Amino acid sequence: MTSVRQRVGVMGGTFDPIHHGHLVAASEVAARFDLDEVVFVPTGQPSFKQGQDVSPAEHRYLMTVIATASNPRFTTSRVDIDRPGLTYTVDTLRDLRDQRPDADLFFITGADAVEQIATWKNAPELWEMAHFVAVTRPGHVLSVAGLPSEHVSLLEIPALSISSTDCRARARAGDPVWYLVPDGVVQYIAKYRLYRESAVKVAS
Ligand SMILES: Nc1ncnc2c1ncn2[C@@H]1O[C@H](COP(=O)(O)OP(=O)(O)OP(=O)(O)O)[C@@H](O)[C@H]1O
Ligand SMILES: O=C(O)c1ccc[n+]([C@@H]2O[C@H](COP(=O)([O-])O)[C@@H](O)[C@H]2O)c1
Repeated sequence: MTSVRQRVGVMGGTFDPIHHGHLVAASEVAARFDLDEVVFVPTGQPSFKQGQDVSPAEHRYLMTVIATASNPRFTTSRVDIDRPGLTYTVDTLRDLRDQRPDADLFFITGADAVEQIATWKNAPELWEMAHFVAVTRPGHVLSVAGLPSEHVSLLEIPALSISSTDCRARARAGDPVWYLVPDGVVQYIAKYRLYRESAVKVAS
């Protein structure tokens, strides 16, 4: 009997916090590419955000679990936050491939991230490990010039002008983040006073 290969999306991000832009991107790619599952993978220590003040991984992981819980096709993985050292996509894809040997992987990125891929660690190897889907994002030109066209697809998605940077600034200023992030994430941010001086620590 031949086994049917699963089609699995991989949505990597710092998710500090996860917002509706991330969720719409994953949902649109899942629909257009007929994906069985989308795995959200919060980064451990993001290599490109060194020196920036990133929230503890457990907070980012738990917000991602809350945001994805209601969608039966969405899951959240700890592979990046449980791996010591800086996070690189080549390691993310290796770990997911080991966990799901019967899956074809589709790595989802926004327009801002995709133009950097050629600079990512082991970039030539990445093209063999997953198909890349680059989605539109307000404020960024979607350009895949210089990337191998057979390994990258472009997808226009509903424009949500939301960024984690803006959500953090709003929370810090006491402004609402309702409807920018899922309700449970609004409540999580308030409960742990995230993005404020007095943020509550969680055990890692
Ligand atoms: N509004 C959006 N529309 C489409 N893609 C998005 C959007 N926001 C983020 N993405 C994509 O989601 C992935 C993870 O993004 P990330 O967690 O860094 O969020 P961010 O909003 O860009 O954060 P920050 O503002 O802190 O840089 C990246 O590939 C990014 O391009
Ligand atoms: O592998 C790399 O060199 C690399 C460099 C920068 C970003 N990435 C990945 O790109 C995804 C989005 O990252 P970010 O920092 O925009 O949230 C996330 O999965 C990162 O691990 C990967």
